[in-house]
Amino acid sequence: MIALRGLTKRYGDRTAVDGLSLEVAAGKVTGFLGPNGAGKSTTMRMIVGLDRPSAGAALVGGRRYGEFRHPLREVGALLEAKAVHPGRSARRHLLAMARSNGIAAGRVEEVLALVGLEGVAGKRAGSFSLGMGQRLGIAGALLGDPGVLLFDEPVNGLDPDGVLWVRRLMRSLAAEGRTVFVSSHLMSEMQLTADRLVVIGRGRLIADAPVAEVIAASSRNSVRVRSPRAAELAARVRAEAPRAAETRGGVEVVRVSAEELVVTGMPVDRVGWLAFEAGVPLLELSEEKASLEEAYMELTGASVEYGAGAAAVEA
Ligand SMILES: Nc1ncnc2c1ncn2[C@@H]1O[C@H](COP(=O)(O)OP(=O)(O)OP(=O)(O)O)[C@@H](O)[C@H]1O
Repeated sequence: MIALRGLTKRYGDRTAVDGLSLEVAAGKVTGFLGPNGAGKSTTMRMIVGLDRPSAGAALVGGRRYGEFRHPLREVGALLEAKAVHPGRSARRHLLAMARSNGIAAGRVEEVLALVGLEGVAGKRAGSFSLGMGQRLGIAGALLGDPGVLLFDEPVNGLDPDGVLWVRRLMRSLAAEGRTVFVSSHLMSEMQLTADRLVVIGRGRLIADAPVAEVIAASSRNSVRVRSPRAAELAARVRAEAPRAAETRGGVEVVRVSAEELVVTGMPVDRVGWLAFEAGVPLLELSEEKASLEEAYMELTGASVEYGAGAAAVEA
């Protein structure tokens, strides 16, 4: 388990990470999301001791990274811009890592096979493609068979086969009871891979919840209804709207065509019951869930720093 306690990082007068407190549980894939510059990489770097917190702490299994005698056996990490000597072969790079952490040399061959690099293990890492480099980084993270794994943009540069492979790997690592904390900008991929999400913006926590909950909270969820008496049903739904207390943004009914309505802000069950109570026949009643991408955009809209138009707002 990873625990962040008031974790803060300042660079001069800029606060990159601002009092983050949360726990990343074992046995789950937790997606780490946020706009560019939100502080994801800085947070991950502090967890693995590459950056010192200005305040607060990042703990792995209750301890700071610096306290571990063999850190690679506790926490494995694939971070962006990983330092691999370009003249070294993949095998030699991993052997050096293994030696410094008391890991048996035989484990190097195991992880090379696991990531599919056994055929090129003798080649200079500097000649690797972006995708091969990512695989080597993942091999390094897995080397010490750690219980906690951090991956910063792991599918970066991977082809569709590679993306699928990473998804399966994350899921299986979590199924083995490990803590898997993974950042990504690919929402559709996160929707498929993660159990929980931590969303940050400008260094602060915006959401920490199961993926399904993040999506359910989106005002973009809607209900499509087709009925020969659509106008009657629309009036009934509007009359009910003030009582639909479970919605944040209120209920909205849009008449798409003579027979068709789109209702937002009311659960599908409630729309079905209202139709039944009003004796209105239904030809179709379907729920259209927001995508994680839509839910994410809604959550982070106010904290996007480098988005189109953001500069104009700040100027
Ligand atoms: N070494 C540094 N010196 C000064 N500022 C830094 C440094 N590292 C990061 N920052 C700043 O801290 C903030 C957070 O950066 P960070 O790289 O952690 O964000 P991120 O969420 O990983 O972004 P991205 O999605 O673009 O990778 C940014 O404003 C960045 O400019």
